[in-house]
Amino acid sequence: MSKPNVLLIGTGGVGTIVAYGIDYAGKSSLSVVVRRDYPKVKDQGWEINSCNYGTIKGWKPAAVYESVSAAGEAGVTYDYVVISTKSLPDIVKPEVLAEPVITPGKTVVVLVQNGFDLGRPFIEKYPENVCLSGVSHIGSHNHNGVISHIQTDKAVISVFENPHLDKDFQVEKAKEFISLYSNDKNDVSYFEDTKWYRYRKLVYNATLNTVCALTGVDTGRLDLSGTLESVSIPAMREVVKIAKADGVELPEDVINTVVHSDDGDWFEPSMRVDVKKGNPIELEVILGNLLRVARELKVDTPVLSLLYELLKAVQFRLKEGQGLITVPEKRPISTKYYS
Ligand SMILES: NC(=O)C1=CN([C@@H]2O[C@H](COP(=O)(O)OP(=O)(O)OC[C@H]3O[C@@H](n4cnc5c(N)ncnc54)[C@H](OP(=O)(O)O)[C@@H]3O)[C@@H](O)[C@H]2O)C=CC1
Ligand SMILES: CC(C)(CO)C(=O)C(=O)O
Repeated sequence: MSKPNVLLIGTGGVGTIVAYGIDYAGKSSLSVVVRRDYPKVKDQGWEINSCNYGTIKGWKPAAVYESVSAAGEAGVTYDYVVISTKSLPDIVKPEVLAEPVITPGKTVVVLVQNGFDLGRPFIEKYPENVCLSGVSHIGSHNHNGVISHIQTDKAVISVFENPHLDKDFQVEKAKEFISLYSNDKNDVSYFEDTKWYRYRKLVYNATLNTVCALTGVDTGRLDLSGTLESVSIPAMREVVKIAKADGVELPEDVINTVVHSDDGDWFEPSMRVDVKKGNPIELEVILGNLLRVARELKVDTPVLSLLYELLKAVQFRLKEGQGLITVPEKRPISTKYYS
């Protein structure tokens, strides 16, 4: 029997380790889309320093494409498309990016990305396809084509429930994907309640990624400076409150567990790394979507809202730095009246 075709888009810190894990498991035929690092990877493969897999030099899967459209033109029907780019719908909508490689009614999409409510736009655009949620607890970054993987590859897979499809079929696809990705070095599991798990993850991402991105420190220094306690922890309480209003009860000790999850590491969350590299941040999927729900449910979020507004200015600067926004040479005069 032929192996299922898996295509992974977004070979950064997370995607490269996910791709390596899938290739190492050896149960699928793996292709990847590599953007900036394509010339290097095509010739020499990756250099990976991994807490799970050791030091690897020169690894690459059988098929490496320089764009999603090139992968779409390769004449392959993909059974699974794993998306592990940053989720930046304010720049490129992931569901549009993946269009050339999605076969309606066939391809299962797996979103290994942080954020909230990521499945909805995919199910709207691809109502006949299964869409899976992949929450990764890895710590892994790409520095000039070298992958530094320092926290074990633990991933939790669940279903972004598609009301047009049979639930059991969607769960079956989630379990099949887990079997393609699991190996003796990583920890990949199934979790039933997607919304619960995404809220649980936001307790970290909405409060530590954001504050580290704004302040320029890692989570250890955030703790030592006192800002963890004065800003991030009140923000965590707001996430717990929004979840509760949305019918999701997080465990009593969730804040304590999240705070201690990096104990012993001077850990830089991915949004902090993005700012350092001058890359746009996942502001809309991590805070924007969450605050939209808070507004709908009339939950007061003074800390998260302030973080969002401050990060909007950071995002503006990052987009301008990448040429995604241009401002006129002469500052326009505003006639708005403030009191
Ligand atoms: N890093 C971490 O430790 C963790 C990250 N996450 C989440 O995982 C997801 C991935 O994060 P991370 O690996 O850090 O991200 P990176 O920024 O390291 O990597 C993203 C990759 O996607 C590629 N990419 C972006 N757009 C395209 C495109 N149009 N076509 C092809 N490739 C593209 C980028 O290419 P290029 O190099 O050209 O920009 C880059 O290689 C995010 O949602 C993040 O929040 C979750 C847990 C931990
Ligand atoms: C906290 C972490 C590393 C996942 O465990 C993450 O989600 C991030 O850095 O964005």
